[in-house]
Amino acid sequence: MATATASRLAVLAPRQLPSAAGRRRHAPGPGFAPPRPRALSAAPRGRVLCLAAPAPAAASAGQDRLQKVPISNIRNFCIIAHIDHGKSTLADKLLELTGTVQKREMKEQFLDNMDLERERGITIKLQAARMRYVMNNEPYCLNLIDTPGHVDFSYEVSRSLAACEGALLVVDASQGVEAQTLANVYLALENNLEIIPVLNKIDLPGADPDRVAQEIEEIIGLDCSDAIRCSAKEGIGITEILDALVTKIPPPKDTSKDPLRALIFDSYYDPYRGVIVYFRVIDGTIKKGDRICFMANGKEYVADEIGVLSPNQMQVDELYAGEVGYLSASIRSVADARVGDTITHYSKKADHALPGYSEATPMVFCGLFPIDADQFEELREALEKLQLNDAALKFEPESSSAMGFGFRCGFLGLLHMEIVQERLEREYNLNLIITAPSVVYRVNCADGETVECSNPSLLPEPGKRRSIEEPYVKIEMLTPKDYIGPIMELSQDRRGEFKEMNFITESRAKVTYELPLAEMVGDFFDQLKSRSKGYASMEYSLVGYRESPLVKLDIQINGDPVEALSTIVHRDKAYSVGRALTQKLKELIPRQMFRVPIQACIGTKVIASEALSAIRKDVLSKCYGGDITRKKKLLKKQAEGKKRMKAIGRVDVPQEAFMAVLKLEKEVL
Ligand SMILES: Nc1nc2c(ncn2[C@@H]2O[C@H](COP(=O)(O)OP(=O)(O)OP(=O)(O)O)[C@@H](O)[C@H]2O)c(=O)[nH]1
Repeated sequence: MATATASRLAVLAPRQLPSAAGRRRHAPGPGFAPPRPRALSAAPRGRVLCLAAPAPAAASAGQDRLQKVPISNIRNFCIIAHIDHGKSTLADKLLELTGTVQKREMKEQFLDNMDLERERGITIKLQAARMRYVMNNEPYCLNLIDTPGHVDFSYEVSRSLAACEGALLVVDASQGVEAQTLANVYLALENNLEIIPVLNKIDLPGADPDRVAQEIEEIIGLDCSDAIRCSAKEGIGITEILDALVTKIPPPKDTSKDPLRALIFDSYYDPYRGVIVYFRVIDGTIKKGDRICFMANGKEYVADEIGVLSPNQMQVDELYAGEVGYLSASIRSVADARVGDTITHYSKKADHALPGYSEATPMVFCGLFPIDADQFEELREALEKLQLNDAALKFEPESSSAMGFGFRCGFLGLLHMEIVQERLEREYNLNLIITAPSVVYRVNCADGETVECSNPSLLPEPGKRRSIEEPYVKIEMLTPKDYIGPIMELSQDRRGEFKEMNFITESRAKVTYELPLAEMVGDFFDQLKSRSKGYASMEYSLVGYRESPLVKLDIQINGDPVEALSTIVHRDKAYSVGRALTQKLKELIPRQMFRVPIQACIGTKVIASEALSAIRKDVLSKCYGGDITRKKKLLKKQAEGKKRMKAIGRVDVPQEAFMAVLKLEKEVL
């Protein structure tokens, strides 16, 4: 049985990154006709699961899973792992082996059912599945709650962990413990979960499960003497995992007599039914038709439909303490049923909400502008639709002389940003210009006021501000010892403050730095990977705001300021960034018929300057030989034409130029 040393817990402060995933989910995959409910028989109160008859099509597969199971036979668990260590593949195999999803219905990575996720091979949202497993002739109900695998969504991970009693800790037996393994395992320990170590990918020639088991014992302090060796891909060790879930994870406590408290661990917007809320009943009982209330925002609804996830939705009459299910109550936006919130009864409210709720706070902002100005309204509609399903997405209109009308949007992190952008372009057919992402600065103004600024072009004038604070993150990097040097160099270059370094094994170290979030937004992760030949991994959490000597760097193209290219940089880096940025823009902006100066300025002072030379037509080509005065006249006419063009000419700045600020980091450093 897994145990943890108390000292390990102290190593990581509770995650402060207030992140929550946008719930983006498609309707249940093909092969899953929505279940038609029939007469639902109420289960006796107390220690049993409810009963329901599913639609005939789903009946054979579903009925078993809806059978009565005493609470002592329920196990709620999740899978935690570093990215790519095989969490989704293992989840698929568990679903397959328990007959929850028939093999013919099985698409690879069933739980990752969003196209984008499938393409990128990453999990960005949660989903749950109820499985039936018979061990020693005793039927068990295993509720798997899937967790997202990216740091942007760590708040969601923590909420899904809070809905479980145990976790499978999946570690790639060829790679060993990575930064995210650690971060997730500490989150699980904070939630008092029973942890079952699983060494995956033993089929790989490079797998060394013994070494990795030892590594887990040394680094995390988990007893790995009976760690399960498995290959999710080949289906090896899956039965052992199912047995361990039953024998090692404790059943939920029977508190069905208490006032209702159910923890929301996911929600998504269904255009026909409104928001579907996924929850775990912690205390009490919830019935179809109950008047419920969300404790964080006090809003009340009637639960029109409740059910279980198998993994398609199947209606039931009642859900008891310990169970996992869904409800729909004509809720209009996921923002009203936020992950982490507590559901209670309107007439018999619980005294306290469940702990751990936090609002989604966007960390990264960028401007989104339609290339075609006519698409502005379409962009607004698309953002509104996405927001229905993504409580963390924030946006407000923004206009700029260079870019026209668009929106300033806030995201949890870079992955969240990329996903939203990609969905806008793919699903809504919008052509967008996206400005470089910025973090949220806090400006202490001379008049004593503090304003938050997520748009560099809106930074108060130097005379009006006393100081600027920027968000800092603690970043923990795990790396083989050979790459410690390059990684420290990278962190130092990004204004990192060294905190500590521990050798977690003989050959691997954990290096901790604190650095400005703005230095991490951009290519930090890519750089970390390239400098460590792909071996290092990282994890970060917000540590708060700190004052820094920052200045606003403006860009003028052809004498016009382009607000969307303004950035906030550290004073010491301003000159090198300005120089590199003007050079980069010179490469990226196409030459015009007239000369275009590109300048970087701080206030009114120009600190770097480049110029695009004009495309010149050889107006003298036809004057073969000929009179000098005629040639002069032609050249003069050409010069006048160019002057006029320059005055009225508009320089179209291509999309790459707006991302130039990010790309030039490497050249500046
Ligand atoms: N050889 C081998 N490959 C595996 C095994 N399990 C998973 N993989 C492969 O590892 C890759 C990552 O697996 P996923 O299941 O997507 O990993 P994940 O942890 O869910 O990743 P995220 O969703 O990004 O968190 C895929 O290419 C899988 O096919 C295994 O047991 N053996």
